[in-house]
Amino acid sequence: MTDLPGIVITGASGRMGQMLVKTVSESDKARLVGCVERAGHPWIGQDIGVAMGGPELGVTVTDDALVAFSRAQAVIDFSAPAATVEFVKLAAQARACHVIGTTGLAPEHLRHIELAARHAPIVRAGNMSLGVNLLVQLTRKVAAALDADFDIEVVEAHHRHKVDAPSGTALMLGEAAAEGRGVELGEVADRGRDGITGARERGHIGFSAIRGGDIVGEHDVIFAADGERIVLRHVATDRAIFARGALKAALWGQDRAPGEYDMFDVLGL
Ligand SMILES: NC(=O)C1=CN([C@@H]2O[C@H](COP(=O)(O)OP(=O)(O)OC[C@H]3O[C@@H](n4cnc5c(N)ncnc54)[C@H](O)[C@@H]3O)[C@@H](O)[C@H]2O)C=CC1
Ligand SMILES: O=C(O)C1=N[C@H](C(=O)O)C[C@H](O)C1
Repeated sequence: MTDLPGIVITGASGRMGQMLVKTVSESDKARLVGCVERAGHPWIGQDIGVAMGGPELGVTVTDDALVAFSRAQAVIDFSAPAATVEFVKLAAQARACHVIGTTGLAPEHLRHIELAARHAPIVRAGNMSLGVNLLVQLTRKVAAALDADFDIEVVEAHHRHKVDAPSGTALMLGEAAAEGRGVELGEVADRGRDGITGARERGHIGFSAIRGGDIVGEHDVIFAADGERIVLRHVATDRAIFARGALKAALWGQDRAPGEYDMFDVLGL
């Protein structure tokens, strides 16, 4: 058992953190060796299993990420952008694979990730589920097959606690649509329409975000033309799909050469 790859979960008390603790601790392919939370969090010093309201798992929640990472082959990180840029340096220092699910990363955050990837493998995706990664590929293909008579709109819905918009997945879908069309997303993205916006511009890609209740994550890519409409849709009903994808990425990435990878690499898509 002890030669199974060791995994550390950051943001362990979060919605995804707890799902990841469950997924990794129940896996027969990996073992949970660490759980990290922010300094001052009430779970620091407690056994993670007990803190989650279940049996002991033998892993104490810590705020010392470097010590935790140095015992691991991989770190799975679904936390927050400011935390992720700190973790990416520490994971590289520990030469552990860093699986990043955190979304809402700005260009300056991505720069830190790029630098760290010189020293350790990093797998990053705004969505780690198989279904969404397939949907991204389909979106690219459909966008390449259609011309700008089809207006592309990405609509996403998430729970009331989500802090970033558009979602990381919506941005992946928008990037794929732009790539299929042979345009730069930055030049055609319409984000956050409000007021007298003027008519829609031909060739633009629109984004809309719904926030409410406990919606796990829903994404539509709409190709709307005169007289017809194609809708590509993914509906997540269980966060386990993201955790399973992240664990797969950690197992895939642990022995890789330093560099930046994504879920297409992991899933062979
Ligand atoms: N790529 C994917 O497949 C998915 C990505 N996500 C993304 O994962 C992130 C987390 O989502 P949720 O779990 O819903 O959020 P959450 O708010 O429930 O959990 C975030 C956790 O990170 C912890 N944290 C924040 N700063 C920290 C620090 N400096 N050190 C250690 N821990 C720290 C918080 O205390 C919290 O427990 C978001 O960016 C979300 O968009 C969520 C689901 C799937
Ligand atoms: O915050 C979430 O919950 C999710 N975030 C990811 C995103 O921003 O796309 C993935 C999933 O949709 C859930």
